[in-house]
Amino acid sequence: MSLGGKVAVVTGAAKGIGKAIAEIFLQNGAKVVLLDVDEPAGKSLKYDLDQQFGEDRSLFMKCSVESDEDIKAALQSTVDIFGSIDILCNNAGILKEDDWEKTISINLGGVIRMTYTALEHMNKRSGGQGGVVVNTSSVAGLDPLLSCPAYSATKHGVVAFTRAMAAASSASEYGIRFNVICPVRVQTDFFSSVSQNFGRFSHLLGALQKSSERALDPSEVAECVLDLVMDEMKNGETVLLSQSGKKYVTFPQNLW
Ligand SMILES: NC(=O)C1=CN([C@@H]2O[C@H](COP(=O)(O)OP(=O)(O)OC[C@H]3O[C@@H](n4cnc5c(N)ncnc54)[C@H](O)[C@@H]3O)[C@@H](O)[C@H]2O)C=CC1
Ligand SMILES: CC/C=C\CC(=O)/C=C/C=C\C=C\C=C\[C@@H](O)[C@@H](O)C/C=C\CCC(=O)O
Repeated sequence: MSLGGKVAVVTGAAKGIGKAIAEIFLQNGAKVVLLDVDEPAGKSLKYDLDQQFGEDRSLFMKCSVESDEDIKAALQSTVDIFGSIDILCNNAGILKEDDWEKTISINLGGVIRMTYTALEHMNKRSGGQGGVVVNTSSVAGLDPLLSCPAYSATKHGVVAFTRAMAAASSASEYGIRFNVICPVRVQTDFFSSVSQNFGRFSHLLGALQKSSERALDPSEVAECVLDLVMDEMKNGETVLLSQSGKKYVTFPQNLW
């Protein structure tokens, strides 16, 4: 898929990995809709992107992935202004073990809410043009981290939801591909403050292995997302992204 003229929606786009995804899409010719709850950071990013790429290439809208109302309004505005939704990156996420219900609501509920509403615009069976969805899970979505059980559960959920949607889309001819990336630690504000967010498991802070390995740069995650968007053969893929590169994860088949 060439990105020229395509329209991408990115959640949690104001900073960190979402910002890097937005930038790489713009560099490759797409129009990008930046969605985030952090309005000052989102507006500031939009200003910077306007200087680099021009005002007509991006939009910022304040949108919480916890709110059906916000999501419906943001996606309708996207279609009204840019004409379509071709790419969706469900990237927004938090880690707050003390507020596990909010962690579930954003990390897993947000992915499901956004996807189902975006499908109303993208699904070929309801008049859309198809496209591709890439979700941000984590290595914790494949191998649970002992210091954050609720976060790990949400990220396992994102992997399962993506794989099931990929299969459902193929079987139902939605014309939409679904893939998921699972990065190890990435150098963002999220990771810098993560040690304060383990709640009742904060005593396990030092128990994780491989702490000496470098954190990834957000741009490395964005490059992986770009590959999954552009390669039309990729559907239902789960990609583990670590310091040694990317690895396509395989799962047991035919268990039921
Ligand atoms: N940084 C890391 O080490 C890793 C992060 N991840 C995942 O990558 C994703 C992005 O993380 P980072 O860029 O590191 O975090 P970040 O904290 O730098 O950026 C996350 C963005 O999401 C936004 N956000 C939070 N709640 C929201 C909501 N309800 N609706 C819309 N936007 C909301 C924030 O305002 C922020 O701009 C998350 O899903 C995270 O779980 C996965 C693996 C490693
Ligand atoms: C613990 C991170 C939780 C979630 C982020 C995520 O989705 C994936 C993280 C992947 C790897 C985590 C590695 C953890 C390494 C250990 O060093 C921890 O003890 C780090 C804890 C806080 C780090 C603060 C910092 O490095 O600045």
